[in-house]
Amino acid sequence: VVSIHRPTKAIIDLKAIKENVENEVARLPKATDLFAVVKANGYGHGAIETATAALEGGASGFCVATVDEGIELREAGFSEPILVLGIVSVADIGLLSYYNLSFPVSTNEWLQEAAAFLQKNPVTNPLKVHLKVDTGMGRIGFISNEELLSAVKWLQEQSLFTWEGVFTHFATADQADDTYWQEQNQRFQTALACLPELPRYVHAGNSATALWHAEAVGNMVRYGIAMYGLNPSGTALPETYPLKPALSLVSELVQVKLLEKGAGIGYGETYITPQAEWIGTVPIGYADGWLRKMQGFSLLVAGEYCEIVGRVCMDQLMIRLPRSFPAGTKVTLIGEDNGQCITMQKVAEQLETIHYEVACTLSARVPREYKS
Ligand SMILES: Cc1ncc(COP(=O)(O)O)c(CNc2conc2O)c1O
Repeated sequence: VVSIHRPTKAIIDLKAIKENVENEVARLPKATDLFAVVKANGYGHGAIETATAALEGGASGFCVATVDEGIELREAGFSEPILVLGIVSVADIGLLSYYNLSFPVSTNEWLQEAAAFLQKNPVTNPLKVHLKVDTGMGRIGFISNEELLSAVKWLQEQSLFTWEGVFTHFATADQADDTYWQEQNQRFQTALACLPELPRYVHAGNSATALWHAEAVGNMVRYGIAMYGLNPSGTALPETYPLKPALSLVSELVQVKLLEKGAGIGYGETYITPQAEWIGTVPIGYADGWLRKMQGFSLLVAGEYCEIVGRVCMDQLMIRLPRSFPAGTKVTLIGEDNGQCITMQKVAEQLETIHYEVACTLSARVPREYKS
């Protein structure tokens, strides 16, 4: 259940998303499309709202991870091209046709299985295939160019299939050392050179590729993390233009008290006040995706950093305050407050992870409030 009767909420700035897309569209080589990657509920930002803002910014299609995420967009009324990025079960290809969802194919076996399935389960709308080439991500994709070529030749003879795309995915586009990126890019170009023709979409890029490898081949970029205003490399590579972070996370103090020296805070009494201290309680915890490892991280109250003291609970946490504040005072967990800023990157560093994971693991209990 989304808990709206609680001051904790994520605020999504849709104008930032729109502008991040506009800025990228403006710098893309001409005739290169931008598909907004809105999988995982728009990296936790809200798929439908993000997709709407991305369209306004000039996106011409969407990428999702699963058939269901594609269906969600269609049922919300989006008619633009939608590419499912994950392998789809042959048993579900009726859905791909019905909802007009493009999808990846990475083996000839899948195509043969699909042909057999279609014998008994004919579809009306053509099945739009993007052939995936594994150039070094080691996840999904054709490994040999021979296999890729035989898939192309087979598709060219089919009436129920449209060969709509060929693509690959880079594993190190967000790193300063581009050695492996160059190897993958070369493999992709070699694969393309083997093909008798090219389909409507040739695409290789995620945000990092679009930002730092403009030389990548293709006529479409799959733009995810940078659309949300987050630097794909974390802090490893400079942003080529200012990315506007879209998500902030706020709450309020629900109780403030002065505790004497020696008072235990939180489960396991892992914090004992070394002196009399003002302690505030904030209604957010690990069930909201604000994980226990955030103990020791500081939140912003009236522009001052206040350390999370004691263990983060399932639904609440406690912070040390510099002085008394009234209950209801705003607490900023991610975002700007009185000239200070807590970035999602900082949260990721505390968790020894990446900001993608922080964004995606904000739980459904946290309401998303949209401003444009
Ligand atoms: C095939 C594919 N294309 C594009 C993107 C967008 O990447 P970006 O958000 O860096 O622009 C992803 C993101 N996939 C993942 C991001 O983190 N883990 C992943 O599997 C992807 O898997």
